[in-house]
Amino acid sequence: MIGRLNHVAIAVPDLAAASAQYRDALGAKVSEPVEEPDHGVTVVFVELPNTKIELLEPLGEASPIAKFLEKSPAGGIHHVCYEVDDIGDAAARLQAKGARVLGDGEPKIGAHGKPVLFLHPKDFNGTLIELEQASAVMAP
Ligand SMILES: CC[C@@H](C(=O)O)C(=O)SCCNC(=O)CCNC(=O)[C@H](O)C(C)(C)COP(=O)(O)OP(=O)(O)OC[C@H]1O[C@@H](n2cnc3c(N)ncnc32)[C@H](O)[C@@H]1OP(=O)(O)O
Ligand SMILES: [Co+2]
Repeated sequence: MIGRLNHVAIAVPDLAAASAQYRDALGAKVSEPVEEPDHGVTVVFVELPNTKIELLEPLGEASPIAKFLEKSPAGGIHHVCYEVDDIGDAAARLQAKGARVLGDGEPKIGAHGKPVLFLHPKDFNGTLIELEQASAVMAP
């Protein structure tokens, strides 16, 4: 069901410093920061030849990455994002197998303008999984 690895996300305490490090020390192509208030994060994408790294900084008081950074103040790998063809079908199949879809269970529009949802890390080997639909258009 899952397809390409879309991105690996790293939560960071200082997005400007992390962006500069990826650009200047690692020589990567780094985007400008974008605020995502619906997701409680500010995001920078690092483009690699085969995938992307998503650098995340908390935005607002209810950021879903705040507790993570309290536990790991230096930052750390926060989630992996896999592409799926049909996010509604993927969610239904996973829920039927007992996996917890986070939030209200409905996809939100993610950083690439496509539907995304998250699966509880306790159901997937301690790893938070984001699913992103490969196409921006939701199935009826
Ligand atoms: C920019 C948009 C989008 C994109 O398009 O790419 C994004 O990527 S947005 C990214 C941020 N959004 C999210 O993370 C949404 C989903 N996350 C959540 O709903 C919550 O963060 C959570 C995963 C349910 C965690 O809840 P929280 O209240 O923050 O923490 P807890 O301490 O209660 O966590 C419970 C339990 O799970 C462990 N945990 C938490 N986060 C992670 C993680 N990222 N990876 C692995 N494990 C995680 C946490 O340690 C707790 O375990 P115990 O201590 O053993 O109970
Ligand atoms: Co993400």
